[in-house]
Amino acid sequence: MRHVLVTGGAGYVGSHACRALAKAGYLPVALDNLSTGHRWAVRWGPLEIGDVADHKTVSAVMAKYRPLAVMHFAALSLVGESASQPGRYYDNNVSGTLTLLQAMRSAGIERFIFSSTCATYGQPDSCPIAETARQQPINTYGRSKLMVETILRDFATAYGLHAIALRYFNAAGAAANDGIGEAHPCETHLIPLVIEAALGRRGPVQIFGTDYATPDGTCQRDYIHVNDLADAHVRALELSAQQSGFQAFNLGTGRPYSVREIVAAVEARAGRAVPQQLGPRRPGDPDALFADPARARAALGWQARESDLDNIIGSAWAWHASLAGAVSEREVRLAV
Ligand SMILES: NC(=O)c1ccc[n+]([C@@H]2O[C@H](COP(=O)([O-])OP(=O)(O)OC[C@H]3O[C@@H](n4cnc5c(N)ncnc54)[C@H](O)[C@@H]3O)[C@@H](O)[C@H]2O)c1
Ligand SMILES: O=c1ccn([C@@H]2O[C@H](COP(=O)(O)OP(=O)(O)O[C@H]3O[C@H](CO)[C@@H](O)[C@H](O)[C@H]3O)[C@@H](O)[C@H]2O)c(=O)[nH]1
Repeated sequence: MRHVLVTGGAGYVGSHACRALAKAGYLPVALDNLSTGHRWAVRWGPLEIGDVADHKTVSAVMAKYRPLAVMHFAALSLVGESASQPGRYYDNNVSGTLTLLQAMRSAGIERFIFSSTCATYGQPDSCPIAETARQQPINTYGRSKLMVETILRDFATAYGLHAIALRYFNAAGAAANDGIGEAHPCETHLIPLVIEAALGRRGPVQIFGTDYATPDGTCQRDYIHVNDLADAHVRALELSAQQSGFQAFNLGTGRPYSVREIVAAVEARAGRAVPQQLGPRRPGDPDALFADPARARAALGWQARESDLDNIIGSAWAWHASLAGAVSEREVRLAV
């Protein structure tokens, strides 16, 4: 059996990657400390509970399954929290990844696919953003991810690591029919917050800023369906078998939507108005961020197929509507 070790496999993007790996004939082995992930999200292979920063556990899991590659999703990823707890973020996201990479070297595993982010670009000079754009992150979370990219470049040069960094733009949507979707214990992302407001499970959604330099004054982002991200991971896994060195790819559609357009799309799906409040800007939010995905198309043969806005909102709506109530571990487990 072709095992792939999936760190963070009990989380949002990692669980969708496990689903895609299984469909492509691999056996995903999830390694997760369940800090923000869920047992119920691990449906396509075994779950090993442990921390990527624990060399002994990671080595034992690698010896047990002898995976042909590692997909590394495990991370802390709340931008605001990263500012107040930098030690925890660098420890988990940078030291933890270094431990994982050292364990891979000892086990003779050469292929590594990394969850990076467009937050490594910071405030871009212009959009769409190509991979060659200057990387100057403006928060601790983005810096932790860029540090890992730097480590990967050095490991590729010195040790022959086959490393691919996938820089996601805004992950969204769900595979609701297969019982998985976005279930962050502390939700900060726009689309789930708007949907939960529409379902009456939260108070009004806050619109962070209406004076941006965009057509309707609210921020524009590039929303990419999580199944499209998962598909890109399987393609990157296959490319990593053929090519050594470090490579990075943007994963986005290239088509931005504003906050107001997202709220309108949820209202259209819900058939009712979403309670909302206009508020001040959230610190650190650039006006617009969207990808130039040409390199991923050329090298991976990848393009977004499920990221039409109606499909993103429809699948996320189906997922949230299927939950019994607010997203807590217990309620979600009872509902799916
Ligand atoms: N969601 C997005 O929009 C987005 C955008 C860009 C990049 N990313 C990156 O994608 C990855 C997945 O994000 P997500 O939204 O699925 O987050 P998530 O919180 O749902 O998943 C992360 C998973 O990793 C686990 N984990 C964290 N630290 C761990 C550790 N030290 N050892 C073992 N397990 C650990 C958590 O329990 C969780 O299951 C992250 O690396 C994130 O930075 C996400
Ligand atoms: O209650 C809310 C939440 C968000 N927004 C706005 O909605 C947009 C999207 O915000 P959010 O869903 O929080 O995503 P981003 O801040 O764009 O960041 C996400 O996407 C990045 C990649 O783009 C990842 O690196 C981060 O982990 C992930 O949080 C931004 O303009 C926010 O200002 C609101 O107006 N109200």
